[in-house]
Amino acid sequence: MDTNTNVIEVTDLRRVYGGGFEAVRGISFSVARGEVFALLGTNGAGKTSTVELLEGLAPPAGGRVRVLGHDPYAERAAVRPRTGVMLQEGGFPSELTVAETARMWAGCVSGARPPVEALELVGLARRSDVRVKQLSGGERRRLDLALALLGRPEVLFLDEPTTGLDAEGRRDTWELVRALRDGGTTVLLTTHYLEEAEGLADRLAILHEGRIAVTGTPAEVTAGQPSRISFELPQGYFVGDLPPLGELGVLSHEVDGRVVRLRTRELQRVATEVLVWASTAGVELRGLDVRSASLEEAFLGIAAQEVRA
Ligand SMILES: Nc1ncnc2c1ncn2[C@@H]1O[C@H](COP(=O)(O)OP(=O)(O)OP(=O)(O)O)[C@@H](O)[C@H]1O
Repeated sequence: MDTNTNVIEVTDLRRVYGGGFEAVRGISFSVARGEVFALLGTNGAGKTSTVELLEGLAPPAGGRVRVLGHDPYAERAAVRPRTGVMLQEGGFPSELTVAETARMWAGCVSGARPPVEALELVGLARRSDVRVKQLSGGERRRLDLALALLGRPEVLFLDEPTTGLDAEGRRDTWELVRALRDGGTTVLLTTHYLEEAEGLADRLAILHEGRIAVTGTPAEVTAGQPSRISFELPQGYFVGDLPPLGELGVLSHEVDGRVVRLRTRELQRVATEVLVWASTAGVELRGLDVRSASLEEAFLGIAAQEVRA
């Protein structure tokens, strides 16, 4: 039975590799039906290790995973037909054409959608007669995705779905994921592209060294972060000539040659004061750059902990 609204439930999950290395160190999260959930993290943070446990490719060393109410490893037969998996490396026979690969795969899936429909969804139909070995890296990722969609999955696991895709291919994939989500598919994806998570995910978690460092909606995760303003000081001016930064609500500042960088939670006020100052002084602030708090800021803050450690 899966009357649960949570399609994925992960509780205190652990993964330990041979040799004793603990890659996933007690993480918990849930994903509701029809949600897109993104796992972010630095290289080696444990994203793939986690997704493989959700896909039932290995048993956890501790904790619990449930997908559609079942243990994906012990009850693989109940879970696998209802999920679609796009691995980081698909590894198809390279002599087959795109269409042959999709047909072969469809033969292994009960209730599969017509192969040509899956290829159309990912924009590969016009490349049907091309051999897999002749596809570009981005086209292979699209083929991976087409195969994951063949079984009309209720849950889709996408491990770095847009790595190797050009900007257009990435946008097409985002559109497709949104359309699938709107049709009720639950999507769990890993990505290195922060704008992908920001634009696509309903909720996300940033993993760091096997643990969840922060989780929430993109807005919640960025809310705690400061905004940034940077500009070049005009010739003959020094940072001490600016209005008193502390009184303006500047959290910290750094000066790099002539470039000044400010961090603040009061973006509008600080930007206004700096511009009024420049206008009054009759100077131009070259390279002026004003940025709202972003996921990038949150991510860099978490990654920096590693450097400090
Ligand atoms: N088969 C394995 N045996 C031992 N250690 C492994 C194995 N697979 C992964 N690891 C280690 O586990 C940690 C997490 O790896 P994982 O691939 O899950 O990270 P990731 O977040 O997906 O990284 P990336 O962003 O680089 O894909 C890394 O330190 C990695 O070296």
